[in-house]
Order: sequence, then C-alpha cells, then structure tokens
Amino acid sequence: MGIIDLEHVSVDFPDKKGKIVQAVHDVSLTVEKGDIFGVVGFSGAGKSTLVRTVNLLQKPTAGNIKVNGTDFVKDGKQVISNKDLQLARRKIGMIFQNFNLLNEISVVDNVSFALKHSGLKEKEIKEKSLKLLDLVDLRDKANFYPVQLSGGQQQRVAIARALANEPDILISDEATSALDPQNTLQILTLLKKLQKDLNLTIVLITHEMAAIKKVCNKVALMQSGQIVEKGSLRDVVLHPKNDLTKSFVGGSLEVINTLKSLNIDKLDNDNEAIYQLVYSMANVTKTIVVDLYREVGVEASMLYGNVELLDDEPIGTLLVQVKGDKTKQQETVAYLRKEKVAVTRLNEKGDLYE
Ligand SMILES: Nc1ncnc2c1ncn2[C@@H]1O[C@H](COP(=O)(O)OP(=O)(O)OP(=O)(O)O)[C@@H](O)[C@H]1O
Repeated sequence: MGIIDLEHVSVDFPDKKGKIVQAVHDVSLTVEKGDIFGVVGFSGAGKSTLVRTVNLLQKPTAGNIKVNGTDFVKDGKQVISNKDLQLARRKIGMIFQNFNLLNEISVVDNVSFALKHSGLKEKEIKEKSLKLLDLVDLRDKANFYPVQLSGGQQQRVAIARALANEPDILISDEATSALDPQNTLQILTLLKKLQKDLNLTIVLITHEMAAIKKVCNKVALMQSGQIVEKGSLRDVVLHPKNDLTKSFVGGSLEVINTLKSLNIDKLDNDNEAIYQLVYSMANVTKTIVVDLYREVGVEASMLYGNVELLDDEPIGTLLVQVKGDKTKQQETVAYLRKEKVAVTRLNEKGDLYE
C-alpha cells in the first residue's frame, strides 16, 4: 500500500456541446512514502485533473482513492466525511505555477494565513511562520510584500506556506514553469532537500522532462488522460517502451534543438540514420563510436553528447549519425541493444523515425 493509491480513476467533463471529455481515463497509480513522483506530459494530457483528485479538489467520476491509509473515494463515491476531508487536506500541501500569494499582506503574513485554523496563539503562529521562512532561506524577507520578491523567492514563500501544517504530501503543479532556469534549479533543489529533511512525499507535475530528471525517483507519463508508461526514473529513461516516452527521455529537448540548429539535409534513409543513444555510464564502454567501427564496421559521427546525474547515477546521451545500408543499420541497432544502450532512431528534424 502506498501513501497515495489511485485505482481505475476516471474524470469526465461535459464539453460545451454536451459531449463527454475524458480528462482522466482509468488511471491506476501508487505513490510510496518518500517518493518524488513525477507526472509528465504535454499540455492538456490530464495531469492537473488527475493530481487534483488526490485531495478531492476534483471529484472523480469513477475509481478508488486512498490517501495515507484513509479511503477518500470508493467506486466513484466520496466515502470520507467533509469534516474529515478538511482535516486530511491540511496534510496535503500544494504549490502552483502562479504562486497564489496574497499581494496586499507581507511575506510572513502569507505564511501565517495557512495557520489560521491551527489552534495556535498569534505569537506562536508568528514564530512558526518565521521558522518556515528559515526553512526556505527567506527570513530576511519576512516583512517584504510578495511583489518585492523575484519569482523564485515568491515560490519559496508559497512552499513555506504549503508546509505550514506539516503535510505528509506536497503536490507541485507546474511550480517551476514560470521561472527562469536558475530559479527553476533552485526550487527543484529545495524540494529535494525538503523531501529528505521532512520525510515528505512529493508529487511533481510538469511538462518538462528536465525537471523530472533533476529530482524524481519515479515517473509516470500521461497522454490523452491515460498513463502510457510509469516506473522508476532509471527504467523509464533507459528502457522506454512507449514512443512518446522515447521522445521525452534522453537529452530530448537538447537533442531536438541540436538537430534543428544543425539543419541537416534530408537523410538518405537507405544509407544513413541518426540515433539517440541513452545509457548508464557504469554499464557501457565509453568508446561506443570506436566500438561501432570495430565491431560492426560502420562509421558513426557524433552530433551531440551529454552526461547527467539521474537519481545520482551518471547517464550518457549521444546523438550519432551512422552511415551504412539497411543491413548495417540493423546490425548497429542490434549491437547497441546488446550493449545495454537504449536506441531511438530519429529523423533529421529530431522527430521519431517512422
Ligand atoms: N473544469 C473543466 N471542465 C471541462 N474540461 C476540463 C476542465 N478541466 C480540464 N478540462 C479538460 O481536461 C483535459 C485535461 O486538462 P488538464 O488541465 O488536467 O491537463 P494538463 O495535462 O494538466 O495540462 P496543463 O499543463 O495545460 O494544465 C483538457 O482537455 C481540458 O480542457
């Protein structure tokens, strides 16, 4: 049993013409205590709708929802009382893309706001709020107003507020999408640290695989209301099964951008091919290009290379252009797969080769 168990959850919305939109369709998902669980997918995939069912901000049409051992929904019906739900929700913090801070009150008062119903005295609330600001390294900005802070700092205030009631679960809905790369990295690093220090479970929704790779240990990929692939980050990156996942992993965006900027002429597909290779540095020899020449007899030119840490494991991504006829291409792919390299053939624009 996980800290969050979703079984066969669906959410239907009527559209303007009275037709049904299946925003979430038959999703089953278990999040274990201590996970930083990433939910990734393009806009409209159903990520927000799915995650909002965890605290019943969104009521499901069907399925079972259990959080922290308490049944919230069974067979599509709410089975927790509204009063108990209100208490349970305090143990599920949320942060959003647009921070949702109150601009007319100070930073510390924004945090205190979340403690209104905590039963603490005013002085205790103030003390606790300042401690929470310490946690996100913003105590010196306690008396500032939100507009006086950068986007990253405002998100840190929102995190302090989300943690005020000592939640077990923190849901982050595109919390870094409005931030620049430096602030994004700072927020992701902070989330990872808070997970460890406070033994939190985090569910992180994003359309950016790069964010997932930075902090998550597990990931689910959503498309059209369904989960098309899920597993440990390592497995999903090194052994992607679904076509959409294949294009999401690896250096993905950087790989595609590299190919676009190289402006490669249309490939002669019978005699050359481009491959994205993703592999664990621990398992794979660092001389792949030389090995391909020696073992398969093909020339591979390197178009892009990168190494990144996934859950503390170094993972390499290479983009190579290989010359050789159909048979040689098959031998190339077979050789690389034997060597535990995840191979994805791309076209000259960086899309999956059909
Ligand atoms: N309240 C609603 N009423 C009708 N349709 C909705 C409602 N909320 C969401 N939808 C539809 O459900 C689908 C999934 O939306 P959702 O916001 O969950 O996707 P998402 O993956 O989170 O995308 P984004 O990152 O753009 O928010 C979309 O087609 C959306 O238009």
